[in-house]
Amino acid sequence: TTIGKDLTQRTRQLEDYIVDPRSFICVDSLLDSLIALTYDSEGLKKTKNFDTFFSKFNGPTRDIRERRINFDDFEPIKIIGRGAFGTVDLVRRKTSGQVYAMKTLSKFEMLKRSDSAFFWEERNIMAFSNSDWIVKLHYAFQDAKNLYMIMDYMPGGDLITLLERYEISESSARFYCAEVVLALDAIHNLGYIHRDIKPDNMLLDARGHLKLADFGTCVKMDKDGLVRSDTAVGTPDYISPEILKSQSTIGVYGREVDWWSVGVFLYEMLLGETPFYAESLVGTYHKIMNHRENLAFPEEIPLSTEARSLICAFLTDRSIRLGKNGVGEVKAHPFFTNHTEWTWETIRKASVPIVPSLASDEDTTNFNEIENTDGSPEETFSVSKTFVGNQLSFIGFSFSNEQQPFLDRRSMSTFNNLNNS
Ligand SMILES: CN(C)[C@H]1CCc2nc(NC(=O)c3cccc([C@H]4CCCN4C(=O)Nc4cccc(C#N)c4)c3)sc2C1
Repeated sequence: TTIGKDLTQRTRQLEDYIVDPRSFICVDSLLDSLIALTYDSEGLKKTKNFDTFFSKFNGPTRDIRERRINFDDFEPIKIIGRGAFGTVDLVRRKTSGQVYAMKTLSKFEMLKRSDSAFFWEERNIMAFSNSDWIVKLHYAFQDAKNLYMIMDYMPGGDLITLLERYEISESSARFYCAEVVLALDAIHNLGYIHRDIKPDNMLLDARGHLKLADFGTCVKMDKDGLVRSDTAVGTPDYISPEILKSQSTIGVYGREVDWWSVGVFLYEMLLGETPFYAESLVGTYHKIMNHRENLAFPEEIPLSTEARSLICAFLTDRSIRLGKNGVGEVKAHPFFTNHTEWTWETIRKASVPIVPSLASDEDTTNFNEIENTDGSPEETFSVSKTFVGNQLSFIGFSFSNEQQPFLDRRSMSTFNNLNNS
């Protein structure tokens, strides 16, 4: 507590919070708050309190918006992906010429479906993981309508597109599966379960090495490594039986749900389709719930005993699923140990199965074409008569890893104090 602490120390503690990018009262969060208030009070000019606030702060917050990194700093080049609440576009930063992937999430869609909390894990994992296996977040910013994430562009494209275009040999499958195992271990070591591991979320950089992207379904494990959740997440084909069950009851599960999805991914790479594919959603659910009877291997496709053994070790009941006792037992499986091309420590420097062919830094040929929406007019917030606080859920989202200016000035001041002391 601050009892008895003198004001200088209390001010120093406050400064520490304000310059820490992980703190909810960091500079970016405080600036978000003022801007959110001006957005939310814009429609309330009839009410004196809001009118006074708006007329006082609209100018200053416009100055803030213009000086922070924002949408106009980037030139859109091409849409490269689409998700439930928005798109990902290849963009180029005007000042540096550097290309990035920019994800746009619609605030209106999120508020309409009261689904405006999932993006925090994605933002924090990509901003702070500092891992080669995870797509890096360079900036996050927002305006009245959208959230924006400026991330690494991955010109090698996603593995779904790669699987559509190439036959995958067992040694190539071993390489990609191994890189997924290491990427997943990085996520688990950060304390998260991914819950939607699938080739759509596996992207290749310019050298052909893998990174995970799209962390909207990630959830923090509790102290005993478990998650209690009733929301069924994930894509049917890759979803584990225990998550399916959690739809009806409050499910309790651990990181082993992700190892199940790795089994589905490995099966798909080697056998050309997912193991529990069915025409209908409910058909797939049924096959997954009865996976003991439904897991089959087409006779005509050659498959090594090690590959088959690893797939069966993942696509089994969670109580005996490989990976339950940690990533070590996955790495030690014969499918990974009987070869010489790479070691677990050197794989990210090893040669890759497919080197992406890139004509320029804005080459998007390794992504499938995305049809533009029919230009359906974007729905927007109705101007409300009362303060509904639409913007409150998004305060603290903005992030810039160039927080330095504030830090430097502060540490410089400390430095000067030291000098004068
Ligand atoms: C139901 N609730 C609880 C939530 C569960 C989780 C969740 N995730 C969402 N997510 C989205 O709405 C969304 C928007 C754009 C792209 C993408 C992905 C899917 C297609 C590609 N993509 C993606 O993130 N690509 C990406 C990412 C990073 C770098 C590069 C590159 N190069 C590309 C997802 S909406 C939503 C609802």
